[in-house]
Amino acid sequence: MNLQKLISQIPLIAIYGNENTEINTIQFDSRQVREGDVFVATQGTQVDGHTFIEKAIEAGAKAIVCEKLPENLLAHITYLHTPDSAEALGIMASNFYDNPSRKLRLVGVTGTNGKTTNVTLLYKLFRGLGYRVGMLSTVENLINDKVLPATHTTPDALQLNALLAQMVQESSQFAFMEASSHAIVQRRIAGLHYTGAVFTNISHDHLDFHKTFENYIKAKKKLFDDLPASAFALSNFDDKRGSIMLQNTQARKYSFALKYPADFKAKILDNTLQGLLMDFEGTQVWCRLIGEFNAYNLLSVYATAILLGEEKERILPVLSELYAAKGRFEQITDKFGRVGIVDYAHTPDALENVLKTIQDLRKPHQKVITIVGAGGNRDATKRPAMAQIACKYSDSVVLTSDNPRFEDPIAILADMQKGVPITQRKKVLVIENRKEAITKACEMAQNEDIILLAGKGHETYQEIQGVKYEFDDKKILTEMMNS
Ligand SMILES: CC(=O)N[C@H]1[C@@H](OP(=O)(O)OP(=O)(O)OC[C@H]2O[C@@H](n3ccc(=O)[nH]c3=O)[C@H](O)[C@@H]2O)O[C@H](CO)[C@@H](O)[C@@H]1O[C@H](C)C(=O)N[C@@H](C)C(=O)N[C@H](CCC(=O)O)C(=O)O
Ligand SMILES: Nc1ncnc2c1ncn2[C@@H]1O[C@H](COP(=O)(O)OP(=O)(O)OP(=O)(O)O)[C@@H](O)[C@H]1O
Ligand SMILES: N[C@H](CCC[C@H](N)C(=O)O)C(=O)O
Ligand SMILES: [Mg+2]
Repeated sequence: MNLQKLISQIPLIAIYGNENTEINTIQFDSRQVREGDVFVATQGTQVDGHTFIEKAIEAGAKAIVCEKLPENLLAHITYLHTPDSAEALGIMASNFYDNPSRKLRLVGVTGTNGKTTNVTLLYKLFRGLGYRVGMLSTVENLINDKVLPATHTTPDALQLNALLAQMVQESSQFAFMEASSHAIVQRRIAGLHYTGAVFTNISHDHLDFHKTFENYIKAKKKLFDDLPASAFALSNFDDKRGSIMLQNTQARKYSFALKYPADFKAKILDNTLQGLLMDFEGTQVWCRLIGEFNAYNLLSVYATAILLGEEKERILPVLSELYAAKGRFEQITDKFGRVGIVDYAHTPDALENVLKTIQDLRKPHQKVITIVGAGGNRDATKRPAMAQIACKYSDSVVLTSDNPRFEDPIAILADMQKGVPITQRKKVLVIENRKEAITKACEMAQNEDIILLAGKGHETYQEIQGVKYEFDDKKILTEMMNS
C-alpha cells in the first residue's frame, strides 16, 4: 500500500523522507516487523515503543511513525513525526483495511458493566431479524454465526479493523462492539466511524490504569465526544454520569431510564428467577433475562434497535426469546433443588446488583452462599469492597482466587478480608484454591439453597504467573453439585 494513502488524516507534525513509497504492512511491535513494513512506536504501560525503533529498522522497517524523533535520521527511512502515535495507529489501521467501519452500521457500547450483554443481545436480535451481523466482545467475536476467539474486550487497532473488514467481506450490515475504557484511551478505536454509541453505566473499576475516577469518566465520555453529527448517542439517565456522557457530543442525543424521565422508558412488571415481565412503551413482554440490571440491558438494546430504524412490533417478539450471554447469570439446578449461579460480576457494583437480585427473588428459606475472588494486577481498591458486599448479601461467603496473574493470591485474599466487617467474620471462609472453594460451598449448601459463583463467568482458565490453566466455573460447579 502507498504510504501517503495510509497516513491520510493522521495527526502530523512533520515528515522526513519520502512519503510516496509502497509499504508492506503496519506493525506496532518491533518483533513482528518484516522487510518493507511501517513501524509505529507507542508509549506503552510497560515499555516505551520508541526504544525499539532501531530494532524495527534492523528488521526491515522502511518507515517509522513516532512522537519522539531519533537523534540521527537515516536517509533511506521515512519518519512521520506525530503528536499521538496511538491515534495515528488507529487511523492507519482503518485506512489499511479501506475504512471498513464506514461500510457497516457500527455501534459501540461502553460502560463499566453490561457491555458484553448489550452487544450479545444486539447481535442475536439483529440476526433474529434476518440481518447479516458482526460482534466484537469479551467472550468471543462473531461474524454471521462464525466464532472467532477474542483476546481482549476491544482488540488492538489492526485486529479490530481486520475483523471489521472481514465482516464487510462477508456482507454484514451491522456490527456491534464493546468499547473498553482501555481501548478508548489507547486509541484502539481511533479512525472508526460509528453509527451510534451506547453508555450503560459507570462505577469503580480499572483505577490501576486510569488512576482517578474522573479520568475513568473522561475515558468513557471520549467515545461520545468523538461521534460524528450523523450518529446517535444513547445514554442511561438513571446513572449519575449518564448526562455527562452526552454533554459535548455533536451526535443526536437520546436517553433511556427505568426511573428518571428519558426518551426511552420501560417498566418492570414482574421480576423472577425465571425472567422479567416488562412493559416497553405500552406493550408487555416476557423476557428470559434475570434481574433489574438486565432490564436496563434489555431497554438499551430495544432503544438502540429503534434508533437503527427497526420497528417495535418486529423487535419485541425476538427480544423476548433471547438468552443472556455465556457466564452471565447462568443457572444450574440439581436433584435437591439447589440453584447454582455462574456470573461474571467482577466489580463491586456488578456483585451488588447480582446479589440484590438474588436476595429479592429467593424464597425466605433459601440461604445464599457466595464464592468470590478478585483479579491480580488489576484495580486493588475493589477487593475489600467486593468482600464487604458479598458479606452484606450472603449467609456464607467463600473468598477464593480469581486470576491472581503475577500477584501472590494470599496477599489478594488478605486485601479482600480487610473489607469483612468484624461482626461478619464468622460467615467467611478463605480457601485459596478455587476448585476446593467450590467443593466446600457445595458441601455447605442445603436443599434449595443458592450458590453464587462470581467473577469468571465464561472464562475457561485460571491465570497464574502468566500461565492460563484450564478452569471452567460452570463445568466444575455442575460436577460438584451433582457429585
Ligand atoms: C494495560 C494494557 O491495556 N496493555 C495493552 C497494551 O500494552 P502495553 O501498553 O502495556 O504495551 P507495552 O508492553 O508497554 O509495550 C509498548 C509498545 O512497545 C512495543 N514493543 C514491546 C516490546 C518489544 O520488544 N518491541 C516493541 O515494539 C509493544 O508492541 C507496544 O506497542 O497494548 C497491547 C497491544 O494492544 C495490549 O495487548 C495490552 O493489553 C494487555 C495484555 C491487557 O491485559 N490489557 C487489559 C487490561 C485490557 O486491555 N483490558 C480491556 C478490558 C477492560 C474492561 O474490562 O473494561 C480490553 O479491552 O480487553
Ligand atoms: N446493566 C448492568 N448494570 C450493572 N451490572 C450489570 C449490568 N449488566 C451486567 N451486569 C453485571 O456485570 C457482569 C458483567 O456483565 P457484562 O459481561 O455484560 O459486562 P462488561 O461491561 O462486558 O464487562 P467487561 O468490562 O469485563 O467486558 C454480569 O455478569 C452482571 O453481574
Ligand atoms: N475485563 C476485565 C475482566 C476481569 C475478570 C476477572 N475474572 C479478573 O480476572 O479480574 C479485566 O481484565 O479487568
Ligand atoms: Mg465485556
